[in-house]
Amino acid sequence: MQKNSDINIVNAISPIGQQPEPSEVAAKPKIALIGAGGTISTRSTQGSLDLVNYMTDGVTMHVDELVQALPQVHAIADIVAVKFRAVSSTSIAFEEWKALTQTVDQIAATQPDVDGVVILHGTATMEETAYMLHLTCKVNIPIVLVGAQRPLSALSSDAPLNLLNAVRVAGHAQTRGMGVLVCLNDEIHAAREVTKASTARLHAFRSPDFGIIGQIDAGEVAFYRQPLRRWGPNSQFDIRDMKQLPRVDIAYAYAGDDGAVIRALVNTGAKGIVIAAFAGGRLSTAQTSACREAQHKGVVIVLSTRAGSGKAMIDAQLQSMGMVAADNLNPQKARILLALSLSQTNDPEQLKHIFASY
Ligand SMILES: NC(=O)CC[C@H](N)C(=O)O
Repeated sequence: MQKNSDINIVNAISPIGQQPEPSEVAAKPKIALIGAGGTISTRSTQGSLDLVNYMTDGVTMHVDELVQALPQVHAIADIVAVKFRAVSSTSIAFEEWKALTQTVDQIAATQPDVDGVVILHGTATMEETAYMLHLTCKVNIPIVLVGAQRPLSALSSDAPLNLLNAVRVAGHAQTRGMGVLVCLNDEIHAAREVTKASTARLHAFRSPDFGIIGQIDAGEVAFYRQPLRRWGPNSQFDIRDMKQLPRVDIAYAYAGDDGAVIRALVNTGAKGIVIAAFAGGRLSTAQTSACREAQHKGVVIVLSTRAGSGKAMIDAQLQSMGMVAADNLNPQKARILLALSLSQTNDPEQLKHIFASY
């Protein structure tokens, strides 16, 4: 896909069709839509049965085009379309996270009447972007990430209703105070817990252990619980002026693991390694030795698990080595929290406190 590096706030798009009554206008929230690419922003050139090739051969739609294709959204909100970078989320990294944070800041500063922000994003790394923004965005307005499993050009695309629902959630009064949210398939997930757990099902996004925090049925948004851990305005992390994050990699444990991946990552220059350890937070003897070598070279080791849910528990031996548990963060989210933390400290006690707080 083409990369468009312009960050450009486009004028509010006028509603198509009949103008609503003034009283309706006053009641409608104003929502900024930031187009960051992914399936939701891509159209196939191979017809309605293409569910795979569109990411390489397809046409990127900017957010204003998408809104033109979804006039129903104007009954729900006044839309401000914001051009960002249309990329596959497999290419999203620190540079995009920083630019997204700055873009959200810019919207909040220049358009104080904007009630919420929706970010259109690929699903592959949506959970990582959501958690990064959750930990670092300082604005008080809701931020909702939305994607799709099937492009707008496909049969039974989930793109239109997902987008409509995300706008509903971003404009809903109760959404303030929930942190960054992810909204697909009529469900609302908290950024800290959500993960993509299926390749192609519409019900791909899940929040293991705790479940969704809300849902949208027949256009009605309903919340049932609220995240408690530290985030956003109350967080110690801020990437707006950072040049880069300390390098943190992930080592996935497997039967017969001889520690080679951990050693290779140390040689690559990792400052921290998150291990997707065996369930419960366990390592092979050879991995433990490789971790000890890594720690002698100053590399911080955080244990998450490959189990898909539950807390990583660290036994006394690994604790005495100064390893830090990722709590119940999955490896890719633990990587984000560790990278942010390492920009401030590599003290195991402080890191333990951070992993217990965020
Ligand atoms: N459904 C999707 O958005 C996944 C495909 C896409 N490559 C992405 O993550 O950006």
